[in-house]
Amino acid sequence: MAANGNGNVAIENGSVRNGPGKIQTQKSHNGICHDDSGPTVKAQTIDELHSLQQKKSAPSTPVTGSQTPFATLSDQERQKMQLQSISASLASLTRETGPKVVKGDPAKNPKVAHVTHHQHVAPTIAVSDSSLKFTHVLYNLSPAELYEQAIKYEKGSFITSNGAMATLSGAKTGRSPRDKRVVKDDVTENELWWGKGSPNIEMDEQTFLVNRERAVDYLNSLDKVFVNDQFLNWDPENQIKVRIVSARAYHSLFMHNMCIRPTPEELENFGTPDFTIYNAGQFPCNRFTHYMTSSTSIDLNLARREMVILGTQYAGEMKKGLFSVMHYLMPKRQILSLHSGCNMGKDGDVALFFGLSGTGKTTLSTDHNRYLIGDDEHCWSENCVSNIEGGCYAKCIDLSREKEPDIWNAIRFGTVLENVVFDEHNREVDYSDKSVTENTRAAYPIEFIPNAKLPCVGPHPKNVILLACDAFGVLPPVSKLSLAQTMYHFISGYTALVAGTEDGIKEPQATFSACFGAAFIMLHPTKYAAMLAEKMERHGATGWLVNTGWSGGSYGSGNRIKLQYTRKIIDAIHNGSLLDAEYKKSEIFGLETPIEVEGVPSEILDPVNVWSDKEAYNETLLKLAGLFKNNFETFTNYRIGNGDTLTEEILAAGPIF
Ligand SMILES: Nc1ncnc2c1ncn2[C@@H]1O[C@H](COP(=O)(O)OP(=O)(O)O)[C@@H](O)[C@H]1O
Ligand SMILES: C=C(OP(=O)(O)O)C(=O)O
Ligand SMILES: [Ca+2]
Ligand SMILES: [Mn+2]
Repeated sequence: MAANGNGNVAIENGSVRNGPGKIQTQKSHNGICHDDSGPTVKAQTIDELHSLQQKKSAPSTPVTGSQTPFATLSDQERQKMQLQSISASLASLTRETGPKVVKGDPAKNPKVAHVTHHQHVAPTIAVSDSSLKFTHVLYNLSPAELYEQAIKYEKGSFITSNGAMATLSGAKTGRSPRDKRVVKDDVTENELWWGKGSPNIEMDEQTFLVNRERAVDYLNSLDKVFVNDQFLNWDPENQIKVRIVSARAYHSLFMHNMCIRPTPEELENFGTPDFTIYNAGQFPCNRFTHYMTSSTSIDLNLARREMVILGTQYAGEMKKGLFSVMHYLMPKRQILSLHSGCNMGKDGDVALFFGLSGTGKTTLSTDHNRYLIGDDEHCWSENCVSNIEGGCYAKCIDLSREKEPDIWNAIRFGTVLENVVFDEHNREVDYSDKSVTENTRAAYPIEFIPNAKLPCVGPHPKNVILLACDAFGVLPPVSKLSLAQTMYHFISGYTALVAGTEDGIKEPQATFSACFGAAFIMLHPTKYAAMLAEKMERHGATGWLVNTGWSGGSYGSGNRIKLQYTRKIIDAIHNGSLLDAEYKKSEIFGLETPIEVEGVPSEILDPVNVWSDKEAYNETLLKLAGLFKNNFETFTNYRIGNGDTLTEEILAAGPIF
């Protein structure tokens, strides 16, 4: 007998437990002890036993009458083409052939030399060490497999008490917009927005190829790489196939959650991707390379339809990098790409929530009384709105079960929890802990939200809500906007950046970001604005400006508007009651503000009421108005839409003082 660590005694041999506290000892007739009280396994050895544990995944779907070129292939041919496609993705551009790729974990397939698809090719003489080795590909692994990979091989990966996978993103805990570069060639030179205010910092094709080679060589030097083949955009007519090659299980699980997950049948017929990301993560760029100003480089090549990530493991770069690509590809098809959340009421009324990071897109679109279409990236086409992604990326700082129950409950098995702090023993997460970063995040598939709208598409929006987190505390909690005002504020894209999401921002700071997403747009802001104006007008959508920021003073003296009140304001927009409310016009900004909103103290609706120092309020209001005016100077030479009328109205829709 031996103590089992709980102070209890376990019986090792010759006896069985039979209900609590009742121990029977049996002796067989020949004196040898047998435990034959239960059925036994059908295995002679441990290896045999282990081989019973895992069964083959369901066989591939039988070929139906579908018209895809892959449908007529045998399973073997299809597998071969899939490996060839991955090998081509991973090919160096300076060597003749791609790497020898083999599917599966190298720890489980030690004798790979006999299973490569190169076996029919006449033997060649290896010209480099890299052509002697295999690149093991972990292809579209399941969350459970990715958990195992992360926990076995990636330091800093843990299962938290809610079942989520906690991980660290390394030195970078936010995006690095100053390290994002776009290849300027004959086409993009004319098509894209360059220069002041533009997020597109130029690089040349040659430098891109240098960085691409660096990433590919790094990835091929690893024991194994993760490859995700997935989709973007729930609108079936405008879906984009993406391939993400990465070094970490964390990155693979993140993209599994954030992109649209293919069915087994869709995966079999995937073919070649429309766009590929090479994420070399921690492996830096070389600062002796032309254009490189730090160890981090995020490089976009639209002609090659490729992106290279060097020197950052922050997973948000991949998600937002693909968003930039959509901001280029979709407008070419007359589809508007939107940095917005989106949800739908029981009656089919759709609302968009525009806003920069930290303004409340995720929080407010995740509404228990409405269907969630998506929290961050959408397309608005001739026919519908559609989510670009298959998951949500919520901030976790100070997350509470009571205030945000749906997000809280979405943090479970399968969810990636980035940079959170948890108890070393019971693994309970402390969402208030900022020891690693303020920008703690949870990435989960959209179906983890119980009232997600699947597929994530909806009819034309009825309300367009512009969220601004005003750190000055002078914008009203809600205003109803004219079309021209909506465009003015859309182009301005004002907010206060909340600490942490972008590198180097330690406290809220006033910022203007055109289209509420200047870091991601590829064309001039007025192109997107013109499309939005045209769509809003045609479908009779109403614009609103909602301040989710400070009230009763600026950051430091006032307080952030209670989420509870913002939710009531949003409810009143959705249910139509705010459209018919009584309004008054605010000074300077000329914003129509309601006198009353159900469930919200009326005094806060006009910010001046809750500032104790009225003079300070007036000064701050004028200061902010000045910042708006300065910012808009760069747009005064552009025309929006076809005639001049809208342009003139927009120019008159800003603050007057
Ligand atoms: N009045 C408010 N409205 C919206 N969010 C608020 C409010 N007060 C505090 N918050 C917090 O601000 C953060 C908003 O972030 P999030 O919804 O992730 O923004 P986004 O998705 O636009 O980046 C959340 O952590 C939320 O809990
Ligand atoms: C992932 C991001 O988006 P958001 O903060 O808007 O959720 C980001 O800006 O890095
Ligand atoms: Ca929160
Ligand atoms: Mn968000």
